[in-house]
Amino acid sequence: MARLTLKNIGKSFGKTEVLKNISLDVEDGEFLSLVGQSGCGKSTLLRIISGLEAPSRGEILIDGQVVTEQSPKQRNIAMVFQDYALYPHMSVAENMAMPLIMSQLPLHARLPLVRHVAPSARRAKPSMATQVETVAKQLRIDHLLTRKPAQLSGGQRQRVALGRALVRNPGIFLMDEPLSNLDAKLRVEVRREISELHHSSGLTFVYVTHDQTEAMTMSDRVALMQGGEVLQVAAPNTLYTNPVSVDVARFIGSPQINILPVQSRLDGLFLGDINLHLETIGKVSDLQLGLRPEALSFRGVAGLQLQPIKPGSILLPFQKRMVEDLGPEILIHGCFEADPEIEIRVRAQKNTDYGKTDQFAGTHKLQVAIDPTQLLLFNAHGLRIQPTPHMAQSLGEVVT
Ligand SMILES: Nc1ncnc2c1ncn2[C@@H]1O[C@H](COP(=O)(O)OP(=O)(O)OP(=O)(O)O)[C@@H](O)[C@H]1O
Repeated sequence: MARLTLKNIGKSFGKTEVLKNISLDVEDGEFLSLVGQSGCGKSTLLRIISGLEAPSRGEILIDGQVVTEQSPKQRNIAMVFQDYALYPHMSVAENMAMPLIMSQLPLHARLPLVRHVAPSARRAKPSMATQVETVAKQLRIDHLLTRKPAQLSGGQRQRVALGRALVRNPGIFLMDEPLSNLDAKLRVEVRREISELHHSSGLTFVYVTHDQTEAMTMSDRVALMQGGEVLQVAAPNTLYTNPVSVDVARFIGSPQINILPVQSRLDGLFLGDINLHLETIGKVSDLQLGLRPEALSFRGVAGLQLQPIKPGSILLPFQKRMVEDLGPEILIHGCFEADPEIEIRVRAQKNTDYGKTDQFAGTHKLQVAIDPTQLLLFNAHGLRIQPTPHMAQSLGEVVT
C-alpha cells in the first residue's frame, strides 16, 4: 500500500502542452479514477505516475518520498494496459511469473534455457510457483495456468494481465482502460472483480477510463480531466450532485444534463419571458441553468410513476417530440415552450399502467414540474453559482 502525491505536474510534447499543472493526492488504499474524453491526457498522466514517461515539470511522491527520477521498478508500481500485453508463446503461469523472474533473478538466469538449470533460478522456482498459484486462485484462473493466451477468452486474458501485475505485490496498481476490449456483459463482470480485488488487496488503485459508468461505480473518488487539466476531484455522488462547472455537469450523468440559457434580472431568474422565481445574484446577467433529467417530472400523465410535486416547484409547458422506452423507465425528448431551440430530456419511471394505453399518443403538450432544490446554476463562464430557492407567493406557475 502506498500514498501517491502529484505536485504541479506538467507535460509538453514539443510545443504541445498536454498536461497543465496537475496536483493530486491519492490516499493509501484509495481507488481513484482519471476520467475524461479521448485526448485529455489521462494515459500520459498514468505513464508519468508509472515512470514510463518523465514529466516536463513537477514532482511525484510515494509515501512522501520524491520518486520523479526513479525507474518504474524502483517505484514498486504495477500497470495493466488495455491490450493485456501477454507473451503469446508462454503459458499463463509463465506470463504471471515473468515479473518475479525479472525482479528476483540475476540477468544471466532470466534466459529461457538457463532458467531451468541455473542454481539461482532453481532455488527461486518453488516460491515463485507458490506466489503465482496464490494470485491465480484469488483471480479464479488457477485452472488455466498451463494454457497459452490464444487459448483464453478476453475476460480470462484480462485476469491473467491483472494477475501478472499483482504477483509482484506492488504498492500502487495502475490500470489504463483495462476493460475496453471486453464486451458489455463481461465488462460488468470484470468491473465487479476489479472492485473486489481492490477491497481484498487494500492496494492504492489509479484507474484510467473514458467511461463514466466505470469510474462512478468502482471509485472512491473520480478526477475529471479536460484539456490536460483536472476540473474536479470528488466522490462520484458529489461530482453528480455538486459539479463545480458546466463541463463537469455535462460529462457526468447519462442521459446528459439539460443546460438552458437563462437571464438573471433584478426581479428573478428568467427562462425566456418566464420568471422561474429564484433569487439569483441580484443583477442583470446571462447565466446557464442545469437540470438533470430526473429533476423534472410530468403532471397528470397516465402510466408514469408521478413523484409528489414539491411545494415551490415551477410548472412549465413542455412540447413532447420523442419517447424512448428504456425498460423500467422512459426518456422523453422535447422542449420547453419558452425555449423551443433547446432539447430537453426528462426521465420518468413507469408504473404498472404503462403500456395499457399509448399514454403519449397525441399528447404533445405536457406540463413539467421543476424541483427548485435540484437546479444547478452556472455563470456565463460555466462556473457554478449557488441560487437561493425562493417561493413566489402570487403567481400561478408555482406549486404552493
Ligand atoms: N509521445 C507523444 N508525442 C506527442 N504527442 C503525444 C504523445 N503521447 C500523447 N500525445 C498527445 O497528448 C495528448 C493526450 O494523450 P493521452 O493519450 O494522454 O490522452 P487520453 O486522455 O489518454 O486519450 P485516450 O482516452 O484516447 O487514450 C493527445 O493529444 C496525444 O495526441
